[in-house]
Amino acid sequence: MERKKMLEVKDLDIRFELRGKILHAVRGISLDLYKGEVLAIVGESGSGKSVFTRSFLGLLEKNGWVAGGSAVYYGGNDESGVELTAIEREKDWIKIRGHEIAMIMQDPMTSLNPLRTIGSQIMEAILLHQKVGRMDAIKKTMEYLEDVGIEEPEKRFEQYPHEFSGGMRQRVVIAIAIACNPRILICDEPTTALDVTIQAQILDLLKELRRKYKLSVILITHDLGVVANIADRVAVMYAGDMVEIGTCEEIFYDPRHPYTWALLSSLPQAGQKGTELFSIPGTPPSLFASIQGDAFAPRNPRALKIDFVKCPPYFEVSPTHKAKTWLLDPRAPKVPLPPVVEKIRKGGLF
Ligand SMILES: Nc1ncnc2c1ncn2[C@@H]1O[C@H](COP(=O)(O)OP(=O)(O)OP(=O)(O)O)[C@@H](O)[C@H]1O
Repeated sequence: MERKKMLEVKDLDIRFELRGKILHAVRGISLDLYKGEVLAIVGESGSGKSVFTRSFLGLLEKNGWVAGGSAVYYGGNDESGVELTAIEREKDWIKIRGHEIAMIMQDPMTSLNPLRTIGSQIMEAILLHQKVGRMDAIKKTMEYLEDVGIEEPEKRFEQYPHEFSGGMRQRVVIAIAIACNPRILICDEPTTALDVTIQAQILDLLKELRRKYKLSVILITHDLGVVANIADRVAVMYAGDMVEIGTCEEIFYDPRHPYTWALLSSLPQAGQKGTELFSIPGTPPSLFASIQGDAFAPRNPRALKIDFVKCPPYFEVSPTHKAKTWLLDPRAPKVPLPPVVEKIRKGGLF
């Protein structure tokens, strides 16, 4: 069955002006999002994950702009799609933001009003985005609270954000996002501020809501470990570029880009007993300068000569899997897979 495309991004290029200099944050990324899937975007801090996705909501800061490419949203009533990069007026963004594409941030407090009860905040979203009256909105608020796993909704309705724990606040934020009735939910590091058991619960909740509301989810995280149980596909970003994309199985069991190997090797589960946790040596390149060759080459112990000279194209590994590395060129020397991949294949990591 043909999957419905919700978002089609082509060669997206995003820049910022900072003290008279240009920072090239997103360097020509193309990717599609399909109905009902969870697409994880992973990469170190600064790789451009947030900037890339915030551009779908018109939320780039004032010194940033889309310098090229396109992002077409196909989830709305208009079959021919909406070119998001062409939207200029705030009044047009309001039609998209929340209602078509909603976003959940890392810190729930930034999205909640501390002076209003959580019930009234969820209700406000319902009244704004759904054609229902007050009584129905109250009923629906209770349902959403139950949907996100908040017990005793009647009591919780009247409480303020400070009366909730961090995990419960994130559940409220998710309820508000769902109440806007979006087609796409972008979750930007939704569990980073939470402890590990709560993280797992929030991820389970997102999985459940994706099914119930037929949402397409973009999950942004710097932690590949988080995506193993929830993502259908994984895109790996490095220095403003997408270096590899594949199904979750392909990225974990058959990763091809040395940066993906490094990310996998730095998972806490990958550490051997008694050895230090592996951290990727070096730092990402400056995004102010133009990048020659493969941006990861200076940090890649297996880099080839050509990596420092010419940017690799994408090489297709399967119809769903491609990676931007010269190692996939038929002329490249065969390099052994890192031990972490062997370990994952033997079932020793998850
Ligand atoms: N308003 C801005 N002005 C200048 N540079 C910016 C601005 N916003 C983001 N950047 C830069 O764009 C690059 C990408 O940032 P982005 O926040 O998307 O990274 P990220 O991968 O989401 O990292 P993190 O996980 O830390 O949020 C970084 O180098 C960042 O410093």
